[in-house]
Amino acid sequence: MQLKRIAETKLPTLFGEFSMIVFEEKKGGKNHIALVYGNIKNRNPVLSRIHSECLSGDAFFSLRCDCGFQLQSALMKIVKAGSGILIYHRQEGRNIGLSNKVRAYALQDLGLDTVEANHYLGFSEDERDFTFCADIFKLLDIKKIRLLTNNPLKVKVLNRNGIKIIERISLIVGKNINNSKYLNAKEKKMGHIFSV
Ligand SMILES: Nc1nc2c(ncn2[C@@H]2O[C@H](COP(=O)(O)OP(=O)(O)OP(=O)(O)O)[C@@H](O)[C@H]2O)c(=O)[nH]1
Ligand SMILES: [Zn+2]
Repeated sequence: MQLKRIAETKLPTLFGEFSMIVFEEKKGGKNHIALVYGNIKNRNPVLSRIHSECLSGDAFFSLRCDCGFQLQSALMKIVKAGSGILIYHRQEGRNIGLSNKVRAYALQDLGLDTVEANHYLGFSEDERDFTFCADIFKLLDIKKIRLLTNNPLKVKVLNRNGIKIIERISLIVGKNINNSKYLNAKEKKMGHIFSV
């Protein structure tokens, strides 16, 4: 177990009242968050979303990606379902960090795609480690989930790490003229599924 549960509070939001639970990496001390809605113990498999941190999309309403739209949509779907979990996975920019993501954006403005830009900066296309998310589910005593995602890698890594994905549910929102090239590259090069 790479994480420990360290703090918890009620979090009323525009969409409903969640419990906000903070987890800390035992090595390095980085935080990840779970927003839990309703009674997750009574509902197995639990409707879940793993949202990777995206400051520009989550806080600044960026149209360069679909993150802000997905965050809002996932919270609304969880509330509508009556219970669920959103993990806020603090690995900004597919885990290259904010400054490098901004550099990658600048490279994309020069013609590289999102994968080429990561490679140009010396990173793999996706540096994220979803095993932290598997640990959060385990600490919440959840073993089976329905996962909102278009990314088959998340399904694979969680299944391999003891969390059974009973169903993958597409989360296709926020396509626009600014992110169409980015979303196309994710589909063609990273295997994301944009058909329901
Ligand atoms: N390195 C890099 N990271 C990006 C870029 N655009 C968005 N991100 C980051 O990508 C992460 C979101 O990943 P996505 O690929 O959109 O989606 P996903 O979480 O893999 O898959 P879904 O579950 O289908 O949303 C966030 O951490 C964003 O900060 C980019 O051009 N370069
Ligand atoms: Zn984003």
